[in-house]
Amino acid sequence: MQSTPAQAADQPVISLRGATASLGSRPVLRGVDLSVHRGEVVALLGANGSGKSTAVRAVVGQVPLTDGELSLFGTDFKRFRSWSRIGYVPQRTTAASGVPATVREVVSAGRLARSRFGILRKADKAAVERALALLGMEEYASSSVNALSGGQHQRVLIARALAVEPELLIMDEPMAGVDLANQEVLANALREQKALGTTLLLVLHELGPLEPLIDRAVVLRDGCVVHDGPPPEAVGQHALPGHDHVHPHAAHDAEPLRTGLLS
Ligand SMILES: Nc1ncnc2c1ncn2[C@@H]1O[C@H](COP(=O)(O)OP(=O)(O)OP(=O)(O)O)[C@@H](O)[C@H]1O
Repeated sequence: MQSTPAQAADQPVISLRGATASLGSRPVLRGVDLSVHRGEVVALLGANGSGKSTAVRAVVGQVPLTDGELSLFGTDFKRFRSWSRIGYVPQRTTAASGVPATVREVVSAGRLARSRFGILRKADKAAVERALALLGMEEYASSSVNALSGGQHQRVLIARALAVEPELLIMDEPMAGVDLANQEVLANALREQKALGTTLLLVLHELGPLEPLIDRAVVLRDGCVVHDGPPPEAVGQHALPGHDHVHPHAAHDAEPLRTGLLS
């Protein structure tokens, strides 16, 4: 049944119920429940291969569910069409396509999805400049994306998603390949998004500078949710629970640090 606009406003922005999905012949999601409510910042955590990327790819329709239910903004996935309400930054891709384009052009391309008739008006251009500034990319705005470092690419892709001014922003490991100083820049950008009421679903390996922003953590293990609640404590700068983690300076025979939930 279709919700009325008032009912839809009360419903989770993301509601995934009993979701199962396979990649090849491998079952990767095995009954995942994940709800994200309006204005929440949710971290999706788990060891390598636990199914985090697959879960967010299922949410944006890139991986079909074999069972279970998905609704977005209170609308069943099959009827959902309002993709401009959602920004998605996939894991480790590049902003370069081989086609010469400047940073500003790539960020503007994100905004086109929201503009009328593919024409960028004053408000669209302002959103592009704001996103560039938020990610500290103004000085690169006229540079070719083919000449950027990996971390700079990542910031361009995030700026492109922010330029859309989405109500829901989904990011798969946004901090990957971003140096510490720019992690702070990114954390500030996301803090601003949160203050504006944007709903955020972030796949993370460690909370790092994003820790103060996180309202709730959902932890996956082998395609199942094993924790849904406050972020596990004392995860600090280390990988989260269960992420086997050996320090480079640890003794040879040291046991990997296992902090419980995910191991
Ligand atoms: N194209 C594919 N075909 C078959 N199996 C795949 C494919 N892509 C991923 N997998 C497997 O699915 C499982 C879940 O992968 P996924 O990328 O969702 O995990 P993740 O939790 O995001 O891991 P990471 O932290 O390493 O990014 C892994 O075991 C992975 O090997």
